[in-house]
Amino acid sequence: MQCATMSDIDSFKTSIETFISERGWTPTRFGREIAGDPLFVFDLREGREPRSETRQRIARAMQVYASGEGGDTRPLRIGIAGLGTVGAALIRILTEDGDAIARKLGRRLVVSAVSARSRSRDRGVDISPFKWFDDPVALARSGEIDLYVELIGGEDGPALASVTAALENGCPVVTANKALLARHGVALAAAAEAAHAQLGFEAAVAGGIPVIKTLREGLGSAAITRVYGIMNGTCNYILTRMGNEGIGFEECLKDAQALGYAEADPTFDVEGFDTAHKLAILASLCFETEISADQVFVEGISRITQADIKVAADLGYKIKLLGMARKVESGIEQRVHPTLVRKSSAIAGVDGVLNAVALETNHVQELLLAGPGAGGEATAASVLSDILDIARGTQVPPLGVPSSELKPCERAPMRIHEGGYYIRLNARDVPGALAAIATRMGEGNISLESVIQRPDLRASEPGVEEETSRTVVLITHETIESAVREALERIAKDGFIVGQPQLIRIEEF
Ligand SMILES: NC(=O)C1=CN([C@@H]2O[C@H](COP(=O)(O)OP(=O)(O)OC[C@H]3O[C@@H](n4cnc5c(N)ncnc54)[C@H](O)[C@@H]3O)[C@@H](O)[C@H]2O)C=CC1
Ligand SMILES: N[C@@H](CC=O)C(=O)O
Repeated sequence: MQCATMSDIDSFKTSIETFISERGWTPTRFGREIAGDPLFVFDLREGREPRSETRQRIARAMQVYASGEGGDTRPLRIGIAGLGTVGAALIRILTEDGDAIARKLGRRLVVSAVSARSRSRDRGVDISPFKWFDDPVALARSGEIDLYVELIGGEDGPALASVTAALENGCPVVTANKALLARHGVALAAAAEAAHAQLGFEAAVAGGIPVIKTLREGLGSAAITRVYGIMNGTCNYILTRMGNEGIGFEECLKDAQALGYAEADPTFDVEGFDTAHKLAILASLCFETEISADQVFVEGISRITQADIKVAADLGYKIKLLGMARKVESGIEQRVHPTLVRKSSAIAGVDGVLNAVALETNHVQELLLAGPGAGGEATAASVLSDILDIARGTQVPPLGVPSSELKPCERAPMRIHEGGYYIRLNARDVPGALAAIATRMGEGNISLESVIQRPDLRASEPGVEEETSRTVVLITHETIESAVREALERIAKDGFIVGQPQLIRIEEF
């Protein structure tokens, strides 16, 4: 450990006295705006020696203030609503990293008020120093904070009311709430612009991956041609464990919930809506269009069985829930569905709770960002990155361009989508069944890359007791979605199959 010499402390004191007298400040003002503690100068005069990191931070804050480069140096008072997985992790990080953050930033981040449903619940963090609000709207409107952080969740209700109240009050907002943004993002961006208040939502898409900042600020004028990726940690965790360990869907989901990955209502995760919310936000930033989550074609992973995962693996594929958006002639194609990807592709290597977002652009070709997509700490780290930007005074339109410039999002119909398909059917074990299936495919001009027959794979699924059929898996060459759907309808009418066919799209990356 290095000890401070008298001359270190003396020169530190002298620099503070000079700073104060040059500006005609009081010691209290210096304490409040530069040191983050109104009594700092008095304590120093009484001989309380600050630690070397504290001296470095204050010296940096004086330098930043004097140069005018950092604008405000007063402590930033933060109000946090929602103290669950993400809120509690944020308080932990702000407490543990407070000095390091202040040194980087030249000002302190101070949690001054909080709101949640229960005041007494044990969250592993001490919330007693913070002012308590039962009502997040009252906290957002209080005028006692410089930044409102919404970590409640839900597309309407207290999340929407409190974020709206904060922005109306000119108070900047940070939120991790993709459901809220997918539905009200354009209106909230407009409200933020009108109030000259920032709206940060880095944590809303792909947890700890800085994809919003990359799109909004990092890529400059590059035009994005396609965005795709794994955007839900819960689904990726479930599919990975089902594949690696042969565990059932329900058990994997329970573990994802226990780890804090899943939404309060996990249907949002497993039915693909959470990915659709995130994709719609990304598509808006990529293509300068309004956020249109209800234009996204959505299929979740709840119908994916061990049989699909095993057959796909035998054929050299993994199943991933992907979100994909691109501009096509008829509008913006936005789709979320389970997808077969080659085991050798980069996206197939993204396992567990990891997410990955690929951006295809005209200038930098393809960029692949990967990292933890869910969980308290990773998400809170993204919330913190927005807080730091706001504390530095960074000004950007929330959706990359002023909200008045966003164009309507025209939906490209899924029936004209072209690609390869994995089709799993349970064909009756009778002569002519396979030939009838092949005929219907031929009639639809669907060319088959491979046909595999297995004993009834459903026999291993819960609820299927007797072996009544044989499993047939067809892999098609590139074909049009409407042709595949029509062929499947005809096959069902022919009466040669039992149960619902399984259809999974294939993507080559
Ligand atoms: N958990 C994760 O990995 C990630 C979560 N998010 C988003 O972050 C937000 C928070 O997620 P979690 O922390 O996981 O949720 P959570 O369910 O663990 O916590 C929600 C918190 O909100 C509080 N709350 C609920 N209703 C309230 C009300 N009326 N007034 C005040 N407080 C209220 C609850 O008491 C709880 O403290 C959600 O929007 C979620 O989608 C985003 C990325 C990752
Ligand atoms: N439930 C979400 C949380 C992060 O957005 C997920 O699993 O990805």
